[in-house]
Amino acid sequence: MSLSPAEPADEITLVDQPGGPPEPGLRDRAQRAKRRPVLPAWAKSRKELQAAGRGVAVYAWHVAAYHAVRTPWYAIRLTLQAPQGAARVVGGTLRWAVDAEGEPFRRAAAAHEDVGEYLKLSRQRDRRVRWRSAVGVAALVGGLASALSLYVLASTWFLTLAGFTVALGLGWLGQPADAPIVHRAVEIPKAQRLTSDIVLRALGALGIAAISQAQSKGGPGFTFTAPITRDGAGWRAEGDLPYGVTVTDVIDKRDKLASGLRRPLGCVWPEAVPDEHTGRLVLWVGDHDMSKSKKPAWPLLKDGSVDLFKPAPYGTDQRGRWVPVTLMYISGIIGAIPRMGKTFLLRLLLLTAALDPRAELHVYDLKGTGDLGPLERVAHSYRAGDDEEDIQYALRDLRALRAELRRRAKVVRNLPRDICPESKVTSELADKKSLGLHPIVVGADECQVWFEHPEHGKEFEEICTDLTKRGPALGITLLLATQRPDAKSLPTGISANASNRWCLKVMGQTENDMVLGTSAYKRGVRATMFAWDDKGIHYFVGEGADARIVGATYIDAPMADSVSLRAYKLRKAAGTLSGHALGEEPETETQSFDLLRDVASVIPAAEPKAWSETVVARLAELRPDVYAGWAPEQLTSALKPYGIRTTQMWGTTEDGKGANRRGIKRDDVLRAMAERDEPPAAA
Ligand SMILES: Nc1ncnc2c1ncn2[C@@H]1O[C@H](COP(=O)(O)OP(=O)(O)OP(=O)(O)O)[C@@H](O)[C@H]1O
Repeated sequence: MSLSPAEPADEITLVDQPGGPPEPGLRDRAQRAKRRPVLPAWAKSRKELQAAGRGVAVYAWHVAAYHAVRTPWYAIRLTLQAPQGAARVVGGTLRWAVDAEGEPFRRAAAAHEDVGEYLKLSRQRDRRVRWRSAVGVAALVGGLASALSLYVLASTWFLTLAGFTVALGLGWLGQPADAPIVHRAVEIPKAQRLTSDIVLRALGALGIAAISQAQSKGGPGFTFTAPITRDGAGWRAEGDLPYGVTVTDVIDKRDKLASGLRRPLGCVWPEAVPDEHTGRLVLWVGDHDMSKSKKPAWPLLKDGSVDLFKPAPYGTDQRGRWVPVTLMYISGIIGAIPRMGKTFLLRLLLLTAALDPRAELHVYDLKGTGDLGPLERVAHSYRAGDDEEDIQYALRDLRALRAELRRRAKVVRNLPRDICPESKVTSELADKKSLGLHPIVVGADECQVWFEHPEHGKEFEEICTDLTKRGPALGITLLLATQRPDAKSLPTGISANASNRWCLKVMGQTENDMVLGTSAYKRGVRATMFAWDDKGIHYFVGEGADARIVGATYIDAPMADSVSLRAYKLRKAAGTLSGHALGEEPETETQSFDLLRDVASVIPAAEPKAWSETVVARLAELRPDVYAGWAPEQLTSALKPYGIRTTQMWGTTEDGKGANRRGIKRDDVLRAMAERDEPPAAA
């Protein structure tokens, strides 16, 4: 027999148990509890404390200097006002003595013919006048006597000082109410305090049905989960939106929210909370528009160097706190629509890299406007433009970098575990010149030019993908910037593997997710919300943190030039200028030939040494497409990085005459090859 739906089942599972399901114990709750920091972030940061202290000192100094300059003027004006002050003191005392303040009440009682009240007030006045007159006369006599004795007994300077003080005091009392003598030295703009009412009003005005419905029924439509607090130069409110409403719904209406809060758009920053449900909103409302507020000067602008393995500041968040970036162990992409500050940001990151004198920079300005020009003097490879010869130059350089990547992989693989426990380049390993593991930073602006190249696009893509994937562990950082972040201009092999992402304003979800990672848009990380004025403001994913809003430090061309000059001096002192900075071109066709092997092959074992001119002639015969036209000096400089030096050596010319000329020893070449392929153990 089948059971009809109306009939109860034999056993019913009670979903909602009486008394509710067991709650997590105290230990569970304590473990999962979100602890608010004991000390606020600014109090824990030495830099922020110093900045705050400096701010207070500058303020105090300004106020003191402002008033000090005006002190003589204050003194003159106060002295001139002293008679008015004296008249006010005498008048006030007399009015007090005759109980002038009771006069209107006595008049009113007389006007209403209220005899009882009038008599009561008159008696009170007589009493007051009696004791006040006595006090007044006593004070007058006492004052005169003291003044007389001071006049006789006190020294002249004391009398002068006392007279001056009394005059100033009377002048102070004599100031007209509408024209005070001492003005404020600073005007402090007052931002409106953020209150729960203002937040609820703004959320209610967004036109989100669930919030409006809740508010029309008398509810708040938003549950605050923490008090509204001061956070940096602004206010922070946190709470839960109604069921079904997500933070992204609010972010989409950021302009309406700003209208509801009656604040400029650049002050209003709604954000999702990582690891929380999608309805948990953090609303940060700044005192000033982020794009217009005065930013602190870049700490590396005037002095200091960088260790690329450690974080270096590059921008500030909405609260005005420095946000650092560590340029090692990463590969990064920068995306934005044109004119939002992408090139400036790339230049800033490359300048940071330049301040580590060990770093070898490969700089490509494929837009060709010279924005990265300040880096030319420190770059190992540099090119501005997208002509065929620029493309060939970059291709040769990238091929060499891929060969370098392989060499490094071998070096790292062969290092003892105690020296290289994590199989990656560290700052200490980068210091050991013999290993050649110094940081390499490659930056390309408008990288789509490479990847869309009809002939070499695929090869660029392959090499850059390889550098993106394997470079970070081997001390090679690739930074690519593009104004068209789509699959063609930023191949997915690269965009998917980049660990750091900087996304300035973009127009749509596809570009947003291309730069910030799949489903970033859905999670509420939307660089589409940035306004046209938000230059340099971007979402930053990196440094082990979720997406953060950061305003990149503004470094214009002259500032960039002075920083690069400093970097140049650091490099010169460290002896690390190389390649383009020394006027050298990258080796040609490193992929298809091996210079050391070629040299070794043209100096046979039976011949322990050979003149350079003989070697270049033989090389030109071996590979005319590569070595044709090489002069002996070119060979000398090409062999120099391998530690091979030419020396004077005796030999015979073609016509059999003996001569002394510069040449190369075969053993030196073989030793360099051995060192390159099997590096010595770290010192
Ligand atoms: N951090 C910043 N703060 C303030 N303004 C900035 C910042 N960065 C850039 N700008 C301003 O934005 C303008 C455009 O910057 P930039 O040339 O870097 O844009 P872009 O995105 O590279 O443009 P394009 O795609 O045309 O090359 C600059 O001229 C500068 O005035």
